[in-house]
Amino acid sequence: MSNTTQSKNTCELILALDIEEREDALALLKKAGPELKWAKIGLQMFTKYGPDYVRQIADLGKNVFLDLKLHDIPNTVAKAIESVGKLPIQMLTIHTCGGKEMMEWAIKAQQSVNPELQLLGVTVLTSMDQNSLELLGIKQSPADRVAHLASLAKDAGMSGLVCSTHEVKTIREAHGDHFQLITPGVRPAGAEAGDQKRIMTPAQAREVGSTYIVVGRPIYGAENPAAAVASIKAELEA
Ligand SMILES: O=C(O)c1cc(=O)[nH]c(=O)n1[C@@H]1O[C@H](COP(=O)(O)O)[C@@H](O)[C@H]1O
Repeated sequence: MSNTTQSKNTCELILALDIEEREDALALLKKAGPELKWAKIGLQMFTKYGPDYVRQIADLGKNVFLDLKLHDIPNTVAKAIESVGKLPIQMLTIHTCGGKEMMEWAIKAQQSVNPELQLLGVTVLTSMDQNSLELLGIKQSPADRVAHLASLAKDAGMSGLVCSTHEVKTIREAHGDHFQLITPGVRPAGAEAGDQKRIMTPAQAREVGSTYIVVGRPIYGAENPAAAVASIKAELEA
């Protein structure tokens, strides 16, 4: 058995800050305390508050995952990475379905601007299932599609992926520890799934071999978000 499937993988929590107001997000991060090491800034807050907000979160001592899911022609993606790569961020997303050439240009830009930055290739969104793929004219199952995109990403030189917890085992079997695997679509037992379709609990995510889990609504929508963070961290460390 590969060591990636043992129950004692380390798996870290990333809090998705998909929150309307910057002040509320900052207050939440302060309440969550130093045991929360990672915050994800996505399209909602980046389009509203921009680069200064990224610096503000980094100044709080958090590692920043900037989730822009870049997907365009290779030159445009590379130029965007040269621009945001100068920010104090540790992770940045691009879409693997932008293709091999786009990923290669993205890596080249990342290497030139910020060699420490972890580029992550988004595979099949966790809000999608077999039916969503069929509507796009894609005949593969989500698992086969993710496996295909993972191999393409590896060929392009990528070392990090965003996928659902359901595909982690297959990716680990095919590629060992090559990829950092970041898995959204994680729900503590009893929490609302919302628009997420391929989900697991934090403990299950760690067990299958996720490197990081991304959790948003079950934390910032909780009555006591700091307690929700503590409870998910405890589940990951049990
Ligand atoms: O790239 C991502 O982070 C991402 C990829 C994916 O396939 N699914 C997905 O939900 N996400 C992000 O993960 C977060 C999940 O938030 P919650 O569903 O509220 O826990 C959101 O910020 C999404 O943008």
